[in-house]
Amino acid sequence: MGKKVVLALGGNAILQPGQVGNYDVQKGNVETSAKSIAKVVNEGHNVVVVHGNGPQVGQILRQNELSKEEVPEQPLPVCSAESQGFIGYMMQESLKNMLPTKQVVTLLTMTEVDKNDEAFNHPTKPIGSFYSKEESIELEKSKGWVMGEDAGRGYRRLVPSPEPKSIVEVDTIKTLIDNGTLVVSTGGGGIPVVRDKDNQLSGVAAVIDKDSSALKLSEELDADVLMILTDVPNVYINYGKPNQEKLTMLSIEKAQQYFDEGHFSDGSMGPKMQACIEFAKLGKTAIICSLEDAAQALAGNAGTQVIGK
Ligand SMILES: Nc1ncnc2c1ncn2[C@@H]1O[C@H](COP(=O)(O)OP(=O)(O)O)[C@@H](O)[C@H]1O
Ligand SMILES: NC(=O)OP(=O)(O)O
Repeated sequence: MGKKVVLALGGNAILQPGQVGNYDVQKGNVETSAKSIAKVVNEGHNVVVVHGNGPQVGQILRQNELSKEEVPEQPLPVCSAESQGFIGYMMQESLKNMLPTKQVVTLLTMTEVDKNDEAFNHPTKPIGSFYSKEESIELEKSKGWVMGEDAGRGYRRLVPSPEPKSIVEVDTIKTLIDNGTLVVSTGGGGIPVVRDKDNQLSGVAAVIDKDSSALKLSEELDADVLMILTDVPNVYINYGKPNQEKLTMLSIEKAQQYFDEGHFSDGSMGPKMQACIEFAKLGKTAIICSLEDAAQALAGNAGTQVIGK
């Protein structure tokens, strides 16, 4: 029987560190990702694709800044919406070409956050290009950007990343997948919006972590599986050390123990494992695997699975 699967795609699926980001490169990466997604769909599963947008939203913001003498700059939530359209279009075109009989749509999605979320005072989410330490110090001085190191890969601009409270368009997503549509949604974690006392929504300057939003969406959709695709085939303990050990099946308790022991780095594997543990607490299965292994992992034959029952 087909499962309802929320499939979160890592940044590498669209743009890898070191790649500049011209359209052909990004489209090529998206085509590779779409092949794996199409395999899962062809196995009969109902799929919702969530993707990251860190590199793209940062570049859109920078484009705005560079051309502001001629064309007015747009705020960050608008840049997030643009990144959803940009990446969604690439996904939608690739997936439609591979699955011509399937309805494929990209849904512009807003994610509600709390305007009092502490994260607004402590930017942690890396976006845009990578810089050297010297460049990053200069950018902090000249532009007032908050900069930080990103998982040992260089320095990037940091923006606030509040926790997702709810996915505003979840009912529409439900209707679409119940009708067999392949949906690309909640891109870049969703456009962050806050609700005022009169129930009105408005965009805020932040970028939500897509793994956290994928978890929220999985909960709200009552998905069977949360699947996080990244650039490693498994999660490991003692990662990168001589005594590195591959993890295949984990109980919630074991996953939490390894988490508490610090085996999963902040800002990379940490939030992914956290999302998996939370999802497994619902009595379901969450998977982390490489892009290529998606279909196999769903059949229980690859990746790292956190089992909730
Ligand atoms: N314990 C671990 N097991 C596997 N990978 C880990 C671990 N800790 C950190 N990582 C790193 O996490 C990276 C994936 O996270 P990230 O780069 O944020 O992915 P994405 O951009 O795909 O969301 C891997 O490339 C790996 O370097
Ligand atoms: N929004 C988000 O989490 O993007 P990345 O996965 O590209 O960092």
